Amino acid sequence: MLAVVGPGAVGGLLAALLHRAGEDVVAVARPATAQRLLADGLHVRSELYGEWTAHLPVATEAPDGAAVVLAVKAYALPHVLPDLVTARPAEVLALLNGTAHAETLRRAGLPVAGASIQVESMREGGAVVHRGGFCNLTVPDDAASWRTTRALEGAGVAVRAGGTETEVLWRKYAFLAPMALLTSWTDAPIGPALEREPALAAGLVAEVAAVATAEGVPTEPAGLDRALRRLPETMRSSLQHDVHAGGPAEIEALGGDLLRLAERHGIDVPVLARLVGDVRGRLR
Ligand SMILES: NC(=O)C1=CN([C@@H]2O[C@H](COP(=O)(O)OP(=O)(O)OC[C@H]3O[C@@H](n4cnc5c(N)ncnc54)[C@H](OP(=O)(O)O)[C@@H]3O)[C@@H](O)[C@H]2O)C=CC1
Ligand SMILES: CC(C)(CO)C(=O)C(=O)O
Repeated sequence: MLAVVGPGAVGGLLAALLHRAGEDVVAVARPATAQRLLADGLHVRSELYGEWTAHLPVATEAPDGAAVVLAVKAYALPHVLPDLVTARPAEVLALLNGTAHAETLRRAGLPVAGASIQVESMREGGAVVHRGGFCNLTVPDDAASWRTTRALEGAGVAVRAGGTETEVLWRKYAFLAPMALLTSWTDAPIGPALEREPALAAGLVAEVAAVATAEGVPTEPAGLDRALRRLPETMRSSLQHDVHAGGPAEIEALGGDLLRLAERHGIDVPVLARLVGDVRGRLR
């Protein structure tokens, strides 16, 4: 059986797609969300997949031996970890942004693959709203034939294998961290943020590229800069959304962890330290 732990913006979309594709899937949610999903179903509005309500099985604990798609926010990981360990899952395909979670899950004895998902999904008024017309999943090569991977592909997600887990996670992280930190710090979409703070943006991509490279994924600042400038100008990040709302937010996964890695590698990161410090301050 498949289980989607954390049926929020990303997990909810994937759980509904898996259910619509005829998979034996359960949404594993906290009690209030579980009750709501049982009563109303999981309503999805997607530019890519259409609009429907999935009346899928719901539980508050992962079933024993399930193949798990994990889609909680990074700050929720300590809360769901004990239950996940108890469930002895066959596999855990982790879709969280960041890099540190994969090691945390592995240290807990879980058979994990850290994957990255490119999607723009939000929970709005009880529904999952998926914008942008894309839903791309990159998994490590050794998870390409996993049950979860194949089921998601069969359900309509664009899946590709992208090398080692470190490469898969860092390729997204090196680009997402500057994007998320700049938009959150300026509280502006990426276009205006880059225009307003060119020096900060340049410093930030240089620092993040240096940390990514030290972690074994050679990364050029110019490549990160180009990737940021190719984004739609109006694009915002989920970190920005959560910081704007006063938290909780994934600032440790998207900034704090980078600071810790920079320190470990002896890399000077004044811009990163300033942005992370300011954003942490707003969340206190
Ligand atoms: N949204 C997006 O477009 C993208 C998000 N991501 C990443 O995917 C991951 C999931 O993000 P997203 O789907 O947006 O997050 P959401 O907040 O929308 O969903 C998280 C889900 O985890 C559940 N959860 C379980 N336990 C806890 C707990 N103890 N505390 C808080 N939540 C808990 C939430 O429960 P409840 O329903 O009770 O709140 C919710 O169902 C993040 O790492 C994010 O960075 C990656 C790409 C794009
Ligand atoms: C930038 C985006 C929407 C890309 O998938 C994302 O992952 C996030 O904001 O957390």
